[in-house]
Amino acid sequence: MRYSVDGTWRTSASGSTCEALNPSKANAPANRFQACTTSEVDEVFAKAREAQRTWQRTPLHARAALLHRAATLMRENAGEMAEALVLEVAKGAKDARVEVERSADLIDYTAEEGVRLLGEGKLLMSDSFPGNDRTKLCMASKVPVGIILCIPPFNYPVNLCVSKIAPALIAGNTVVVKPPTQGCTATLHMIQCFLKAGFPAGTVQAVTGRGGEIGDYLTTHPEVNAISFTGGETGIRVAQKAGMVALQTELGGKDACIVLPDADLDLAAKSIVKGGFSYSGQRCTAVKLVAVFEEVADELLSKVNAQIAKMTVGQPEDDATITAVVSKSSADFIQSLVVDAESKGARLCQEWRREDNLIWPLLIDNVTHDMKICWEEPFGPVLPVVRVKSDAEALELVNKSRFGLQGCVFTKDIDRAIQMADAMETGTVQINGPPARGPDHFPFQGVKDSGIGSQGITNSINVMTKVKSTVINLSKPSYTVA
Ligand SMILES: NC(=O)C1=CN([C@@H]2O[C@H](COP(=O)(O)OP(=O)(O)OC[C@H]3O[C@@H](n4cnc5c(N)ncnc54)[C@H](OP(=O)(O)O)[C@@H]3O)[C@@H](O)[C@H]2O)C=CC1
Ligand SMILES: O=C(O)[C@H](O)COP(=O)(O)O
Repeated sequence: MRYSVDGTWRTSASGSTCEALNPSKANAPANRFQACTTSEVDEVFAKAREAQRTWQRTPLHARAALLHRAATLMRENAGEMAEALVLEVAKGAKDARVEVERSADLIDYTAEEGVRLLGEGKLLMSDSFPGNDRTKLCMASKVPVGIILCIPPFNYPVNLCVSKIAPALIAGNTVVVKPPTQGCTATLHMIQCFLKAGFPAGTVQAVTGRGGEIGDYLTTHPEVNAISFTGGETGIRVAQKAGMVALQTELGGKDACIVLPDADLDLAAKSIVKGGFSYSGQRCTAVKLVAVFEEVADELLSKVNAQIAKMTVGQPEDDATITAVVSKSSADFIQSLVVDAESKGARLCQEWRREDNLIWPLLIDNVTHDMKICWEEPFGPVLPVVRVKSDAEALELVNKSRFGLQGCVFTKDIDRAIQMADAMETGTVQINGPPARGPDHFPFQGVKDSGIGSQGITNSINVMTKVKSTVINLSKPSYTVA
């Protein structure tokens, strides 16, 4: 497939390509993409800069109209994007379609939010600050930051791309997208919807190539004004190298589910299963640790195990609950965590089973702090359980993690829930529900190694703008009168 520059699709002069594999067909070749050269990257940024000068002068309502048109085209072309998600990231067929439809909704909402949020500024008067009379009127407005480099991960290559580019575009920025290699085809189909919608040449472009090869060149490029990145450890290195640009990073998580003795165990079990095993655990917001009070642990685990027994394991085309994880290296890593835990005394509630990248769902009981799986995110369908005796012990487990994305607590005692939520060092706490980023307009953020800045539609628009003040200096004080 070709890369997108200046409103057209082009083959790279490099003569090289990179390849996405099919995770659910023993990593057989799936699709090939251009390995863009550094001079092609330079050209893309030059076009983005040129386009941005005009785009920022395009009326806000016109920018919004184009976004709505792109959303409509996304819905009309959902099939091809969904098929590509099934092929390259083994997402279940129904979930793949939901990802595209959710993305179209996100674009529409962003257009609506943008016209309100960016259509207003703030007027400040100088006489509210000591020593001043009313001789200065400050008009503060939101202006675009310029060119936003958008780097989404494999697991939501469409949704986590539009969640970056729609806020960027409504705010008058241009975007350069670096799609993930696995999931690249769906991202490029999505870009095509924006081009077909009529976004001017240079406003939306995509350069392709392995992140390990062109990533550093992109993230340290002098034309970049902001980076919106979602992914894993790579994001920490991106932040270290990026320099004086605005940063929005959403990285890994180790979301814990704390189950207190008075919890509704049916609800907790259902949420653990949904939170831990949807998309085979490959969500940043997946439940990645259960901390359950000793006295209800057996009952909770038997409910969870009963649901695991009913899960289907197989092909994404058949909408199996559990499908292959994204790569062989990911499956190997998951296996290494299980082996380490078992060798240190953890109890596997199901038999360990793996075929290529396909790993059968597994609950691991009696996990202790010396096991890697207690701290690492498997990003797969294996879920560790730690039995705890007190709120303090559960909180220690959550707060010792280097991650701080989300967490959840199950209890009928709202006072205790709030005490726990306030004490958890995470960007979001869910009370009586599994961790989740959506609905997409909710603020979404991590602390510690889980990220910098906040997402969610409104917050992303704010990250992708800067404040401009224009001050009118009067020759004599003037006061508004009734
Ligand atoms: N907090 C959140 O919202 C989310 C977090 N995640 C986290 O992401 C991880 C899994 O996603 P995964 O895609 O494997 O994450 P990676 O960090 O490996 O990759 C994310 C993106 O970065 C690109 N990339 C790779 N190297 C570089 C580089 N040097 N410079 C710039 N970009 C680069 C990748 O391209 P390429 O594919 O070509 O290597 C991909 O597009 C998990 O740890 C998960 O927790 C995932 C989703 C959401
Ligand atoms: O990248 C992820 O893993 C997503 O942010 C998860 O989104 P969701 O919690 O809404 O499924």
